[in-house]
This record gives sequence, structure tokens and C-alpha cells, in this order.
Amino acid sequence: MAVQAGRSVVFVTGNAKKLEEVIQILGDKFPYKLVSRKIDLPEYQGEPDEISIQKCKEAVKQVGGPVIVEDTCLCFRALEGLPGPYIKWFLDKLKPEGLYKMLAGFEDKSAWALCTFAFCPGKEQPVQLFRGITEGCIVEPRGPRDFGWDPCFQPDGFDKTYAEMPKELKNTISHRNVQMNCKHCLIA
Ligand SMILES: O=P(O)(O)OP(=O)(O)OP(=O)(O)OC[C@H]1O[C@@H](n2cnc3c(O)ncnc32)[C@H](O)[C@@H]1O
Ligand SMILES: [Mg+2]
Repeated sequence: MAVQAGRSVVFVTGNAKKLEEVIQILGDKFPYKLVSRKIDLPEYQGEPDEISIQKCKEAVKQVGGPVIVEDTCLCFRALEGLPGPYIKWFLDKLKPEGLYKMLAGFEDKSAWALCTFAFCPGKEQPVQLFRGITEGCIVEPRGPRDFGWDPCFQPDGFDKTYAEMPKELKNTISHRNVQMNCKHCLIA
């Protein structure tokens, strides 16, 4: 990232759970000081890359310095990738049970979790995107309810949902772990 050593980057999110995971995933390896700022940025519409770019530009406008944001999608293959970036509203109304029920009429329960980080060093600067994807399927909810759709997403190769896994395991394989998912990294 084009940030000078010793400088700080502001991670803008209104979601405390996201922040917790980002801090855990970055650990001590991140060479910049990560400062968090709780701002509820607008929920934009469109394709995931475009949404993250808009979100990042708005964050940079409000913060006035280097920022990172991320936008998370949960995409059902049977629904051509929907709810995708609109998962927040679907989850809010339907809860994890309802997300599972949405696929009742489909044999294909496969899904992917997509996290698009966007970094911008300052106003009028280009935005860089870093993408992480974890493939899995939508299952009847199992496990604690403390983070979003975790109870109904079971990553491929595991018999536990994200919610049932120890946090360290989720963070190792998660869509949010962009380094782990580096084949999907993209610098736009
Ligand atoms: O302020 P921001 O960072 O936008 O936080 P948000 O909660 O609005 O997050 P998004 O716009 O990215 O919407 C993603 C939705 O998916 C949920 N979510 C994000 N990451 C998740 C994860 O790893 N596991 C389960 N649910 C997650 C989150 O709670 C939202 O309901
Ligand atoms: Mg949001």
C-alpha cells in the first residue's frame, strides 16, 4: 500500500465485529498504525467493486487522509450472486433462517462470501481494491448468533459453520483474510 512507514490508516466501519476481525487478521504484520473510525457510510447499490470504490471515496472525504473500508457480500449461486451486496437488508429482515429458506426451491445451495477492501491515500487519489473470496454453502443455521450470517454459511471442506468455528479458524480461512485468498487480490 502506498502509505509511508510510521503513518496511520483509518479503517472506517460502523460494524464492530468487522473491526474486531480485521484487527485480529492483520495482527502485528501490518506495518501501519490502524485507527478505527465508526462512521455509517451509505449502502450503495451496484457491482461490488463499484460499491467499495464509492464507499472509500466517501470515507476519504469525511476523514481527509488515508482510509480503508470494506464491503461484504454473500452471494447465492442459484440466484446468480444475489443477495450479494444487499445481504445486509436480507439478513436484517429474514435472519439466518430466512436466508436458508430462500434456497428451499433450489438444489444448489452453494454460495460465496466476498470481501472487497478499498484503500485510498487521500482526496482525488486512486482507489485500490483487494478482494477475498471463500466458497461454501448455505445451511440451516447452527452456532452462536453474534455475527451476521455466520450461522448459515458453511465453508467448503469444513463441517462447521463460520459461527461454530473457533474465531482463529474463521479468520484463517475467511473471505476477510485477503492474504490467504491472495489469488483473488486485485489492484485496480
Ligand atoms: O459500516 P460497514 O463496514 O459497511 O458495516 P456493515 O455492517 O454495513 O457491513 P456491509 O455494508 O459490508 O454489509 C454486510 C452485511 O453482512 C454482515 N457481515 C459482514 N461480514 C460478515 C461475516 O464475516 N460474517 C457474517 N456476517 C457478516 C454485516 O453484519 C452486514 O449485515
Ligand atoms: Mg455497510
